[in-house]
Amino acid sequence: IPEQKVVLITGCSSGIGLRMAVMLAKDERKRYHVIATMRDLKRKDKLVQAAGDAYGKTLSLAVLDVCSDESVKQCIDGIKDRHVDVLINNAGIGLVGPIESIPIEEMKKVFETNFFGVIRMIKEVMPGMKKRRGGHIIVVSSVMGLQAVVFNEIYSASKFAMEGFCEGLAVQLIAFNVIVSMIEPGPVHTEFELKTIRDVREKEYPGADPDTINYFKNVYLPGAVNIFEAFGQKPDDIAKVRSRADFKVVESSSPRFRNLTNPMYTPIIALKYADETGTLSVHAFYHMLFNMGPLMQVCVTAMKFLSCGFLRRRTISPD
Ligand SMILES: NC(=O)C1=CN([C@@H]2O[C@H](COP(=O)(O)OP(=O)(O)OC[C@H]3O[C@@H](n4cnc5c(N)ncnc54)[C@H](OP(=O)(O)O)[C@@H]3O)[C@@H](O)[C@H]2O)C=CC1
Ligand SMILES: CC1=C(/C=C/C(C)=C/C=C/C(C)=C/C=O)C(C)(C)CCC1
Repeated sequence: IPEQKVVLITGCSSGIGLRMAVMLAKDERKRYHVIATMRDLKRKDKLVQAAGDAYGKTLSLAVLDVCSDESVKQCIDGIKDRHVDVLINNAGIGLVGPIESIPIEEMKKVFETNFFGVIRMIKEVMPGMKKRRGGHIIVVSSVMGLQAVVFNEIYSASKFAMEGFCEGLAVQLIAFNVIVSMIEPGPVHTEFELKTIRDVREKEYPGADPDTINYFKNVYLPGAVNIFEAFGQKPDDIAKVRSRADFKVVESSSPRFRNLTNPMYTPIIALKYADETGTLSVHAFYHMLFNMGPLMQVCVTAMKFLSCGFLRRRTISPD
């Protein structure tokens, strides 16, 4: 369909990328042709199943590893006229733990994926957009790209780097009618949560001292689990996040540059800009971690209790 927009999304084997691909491919007005990419097509089944009838019609699959120049080039070369209207940079990996026990190579992999991976995509797709005087580049960043979280220093730094890069690019591209916008999720229940919270609990942390390991495992991790339980969103909430004038980020012709998905983070970001020295944020985070962790546990338990009571009441008296 000629007026259909070509949308290319990275990292569609699970989580946010998968839900974005499905949502756009199932658009009622069939406004999008989605090229859902992943580095290993053996992991396509969940997406294909969720896409249902749209698969093979408004959704096609392609292999793409954002860490490989060759793979990125091959994928874009395979697209008719190399024409991409909307590029959604979603692929990303997390990394948590004491830095003493993380090899530099592992840290570089995070930058290679979250930072250079996005730049690799943009370098390949942007020239066409500039030439056509139109396009939209979306980056799934994170609230950790705006405010770092303890023990997530490397991941946060990779997202900060992306934020800085995009601030510059957004200005440059206005003259070419190309939009740059960022999506800034807080915690989201995806495989990311399993990899960065559930799977790290039993890991060993060689090279880190016992106090740091205790601080990571017994103060940070329980706090992070609570934050996910209390404020975690679903990948669909991120795919559907609204920007200006009630349009979704992807469908808006003038989206906001930054789009937070979780209002719980608005005060945390505001705090950062309220005190340009940064001291307030550093101390507030320290206080939240050590003093509010136990309080948060009480709140989460209370919330669970209340919601169970509510559900029970609804089941007994459906009106
Ligand atoms: N979940 C959360 O709490 C939050 C996530 N985010 C961001 O959202 C984005 C999506 O993450 P989410 O859906 O949560 O996590 P998932 O782990 O569920 O999905 C990440 C996706 O990225 C893919 N990926 C990883 N490395 C590469 C690569 N080199 N080339 C291509 N694809 C790759 C994974 O593919 P494979 O299956 O092959 O590993 C997977 O499809 C990330 O950028 C993340 O930083 C931001 C804020 C919060
Ligand atoms: C807010 C907050 C915490 C944790 C936040 C977390 C865990 C956020 C996760 C965000 C994610 C996963 C973003 C992905 O990109 C602490 C340090 C426990 C206590 C202090 C307040």
